[in-house]
Amino acid sequence: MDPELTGARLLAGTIVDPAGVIRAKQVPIARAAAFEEHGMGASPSWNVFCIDNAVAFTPRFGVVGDLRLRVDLATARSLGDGLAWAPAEMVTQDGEPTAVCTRTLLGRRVSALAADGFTARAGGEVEFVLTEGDGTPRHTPKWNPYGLSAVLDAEAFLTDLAGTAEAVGLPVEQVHAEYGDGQFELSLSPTDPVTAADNVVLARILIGRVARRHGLAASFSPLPFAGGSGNGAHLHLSLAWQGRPLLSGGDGPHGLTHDGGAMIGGLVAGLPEVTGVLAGSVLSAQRLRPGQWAGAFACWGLENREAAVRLCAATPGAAHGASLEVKCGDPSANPYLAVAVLLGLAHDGLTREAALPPEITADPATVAGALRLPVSQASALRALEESALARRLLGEEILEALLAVRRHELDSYGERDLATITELFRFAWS
Ligand SMILES: NC(=O)CC[C@H](N)C(=O)O
Repeated sequence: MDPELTGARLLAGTIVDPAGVIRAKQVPIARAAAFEEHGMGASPSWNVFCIDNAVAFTPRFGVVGDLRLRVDLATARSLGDGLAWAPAEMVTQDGEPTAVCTRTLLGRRVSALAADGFTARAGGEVEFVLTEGDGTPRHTPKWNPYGLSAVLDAEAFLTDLAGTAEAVGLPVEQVHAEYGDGQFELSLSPTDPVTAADNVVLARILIGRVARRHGLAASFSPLPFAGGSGNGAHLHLSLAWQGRPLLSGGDGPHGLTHDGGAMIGGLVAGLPEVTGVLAGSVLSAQRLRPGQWAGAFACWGLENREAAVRLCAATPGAAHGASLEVKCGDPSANPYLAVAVLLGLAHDGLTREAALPPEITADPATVAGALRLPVSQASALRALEESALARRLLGEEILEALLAVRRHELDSYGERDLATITELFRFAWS
């Protein structure tokens, strides 16, 4: 038995589905080796489960057929109290990779970058709103953003979370109180892209687990309460070519290299086409608005918190120097897909030597001609469906599943009032 699994009794192997929901199969720990060797069965319809538990069947994803969820025990770890966790991949019954597995897709993107000499690093920011266990707002009379009072109010939860993260090896860089009542953000250290997405999943599991232990609940909805603050899922990205950072040490603006400019050019040009991947849920457009630090404009700028792409100066010890914070995504996105499409856009910019777009040095809402990302779920999905680039980056299978589940949300709930849908889906991604 792997020493990491000592004391564990049940092993959960997780995937994230195209709707952004973490799904799992569990085995008693004695069957961990079988979970790795043969995997556990899962219907192809796992890819078209919707946030309201409907199934958006498509020609490819129906009731017939079987896939296997397979874990890599080298990544498994005990979470304490008898539960262990490992990220899973979806393979065929013969153990071959599948085009619908989002973790596999991300691994392939990392390999494609490596084949051109690039290494990537990524790190997620995880925002959530803490509620009472029954989902009602917490009584937090003294809430203020970055306020210590908010931290003291949730101190037992936060210290328990920090201890659990440390014990489990989740690299937390910092935690702070955010703008919304009950809202916190936890930022994760940069690492290789697949581990970065795994870490986002693990962070959500730990946050949910510690919250339950304290009689609370954590919402990862893009908009937990109508009129409240949205939850973002910002991602920090950096690339190096043959060990040399793209975003630092160059002779372009702010030390960007020529390739760093092309990376930004690829991202800024492509974001409108992949907003349906990064922020495509029925609640996402309600968060992705100006004035929310949500990155609602397709532009970039040094430390510009309203731009979808914020160039962040290097912090001491950062392996790749400066990084890009892509702000427009939210927690309804599958983190493997989110990282994969962003690296895909960066790679596309590098391949076609995209020009660095003009920098936006003010709030883009005040800049004439600044381009908003799609302002509705319908327009985000239309742009995604029409994008040849998105089709190439995601593949037909994932695109079909993603559009099916999001169109179900749009058709079933797109006309409903915000108070109703925020309540209905407050814990859909928890
Ligand atoms: N401090 C912040 O960056 C806030 C982010 C914001 N909550 C979002 O939805 O993206």
